Amino acid sequence: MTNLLATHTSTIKKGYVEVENLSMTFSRRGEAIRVFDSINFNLDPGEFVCLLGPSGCGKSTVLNVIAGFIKPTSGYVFINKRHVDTPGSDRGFVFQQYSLLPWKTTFQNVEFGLKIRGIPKKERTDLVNDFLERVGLYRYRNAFPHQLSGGMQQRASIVRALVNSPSVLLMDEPFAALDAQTRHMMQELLLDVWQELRPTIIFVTHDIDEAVFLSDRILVMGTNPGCIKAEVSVALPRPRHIDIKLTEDFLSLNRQVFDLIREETLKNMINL
Ligand SMILES: Nc1ncnc2c1ncn2[C@@H]1O[C@H](COP(=O)(O)OP(=O)(O)OP(=O)(O)O)[C@@H](O)[C@H]1O
Repeated sequence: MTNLLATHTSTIKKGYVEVENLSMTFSRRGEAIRVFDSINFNLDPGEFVCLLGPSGCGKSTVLNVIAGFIKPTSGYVFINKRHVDTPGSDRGFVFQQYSLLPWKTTFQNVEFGLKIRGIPKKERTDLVNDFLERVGLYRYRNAFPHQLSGGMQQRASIVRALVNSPSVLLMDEPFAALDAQTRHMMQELLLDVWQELRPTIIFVTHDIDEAVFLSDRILVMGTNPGCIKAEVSVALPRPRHIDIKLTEDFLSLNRQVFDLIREETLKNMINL
């Protein structure tokens, strides 16, 4: 790690996340739809937690509430003991859709938040270049998003969020649109960067294999209404390399989570 990134790392205040009694009801064509009810969980500073569950159980909605994009029907979110009810620079967000600004270069996209916060030009240039180098995008700093592959665009989206030193990084199926090979590479890259900077991460995914590979803990969600059905600790050693996916411990955790999800998915299909 370069000195600049090391200094930057030491300034990141890792987020302690508390989610208390969160419930959400949407109105659809005059009918009240209870999406989830009484969701409670905490994340320790620097922890990597995956939110996993069948389609429609409310994973993205929970993440959007933590981001402050929407307000829950009831319940609270606290980050480092501060109540969250609007978006804030203490949280970074990475979406499934590549959300880079198409008219800005890679460099300009990553620089954007720093510029808005009034970070001096020299400081932000050095920082952005360091981050781009770290994820192999320095050569592409002057390219526009349409000139980058999906994996490159997601790398740029991740560093764009991290460069602003968020306490919590919220990731909503960020690798779902990538091919399997690129997805594996991105998972390893994310773990490398997380290991260096250690922001708290909440990562939404459908993919059991991805959740077991990445996280310290998996919160398995149930449906109708959404709830936290089970919590699975992932005590696999770190740093993790893709080969860990072939170990007995990995496969047994995978199976445990698979059984939990299968039950919920079947329940969900019957209720459709
Ligand atoms: N703004 C909204 N208005 C009405 N209903 C909504 C709104 N946002 C989400 N929903 C509904 O809430 C439910 C949960 O949606 P959400 O996207 O959070 O689920 P999810 O678990 O992330 O699903 P997926 O894995 O398919 O992305 C869905 O039935 C969805 O249609």
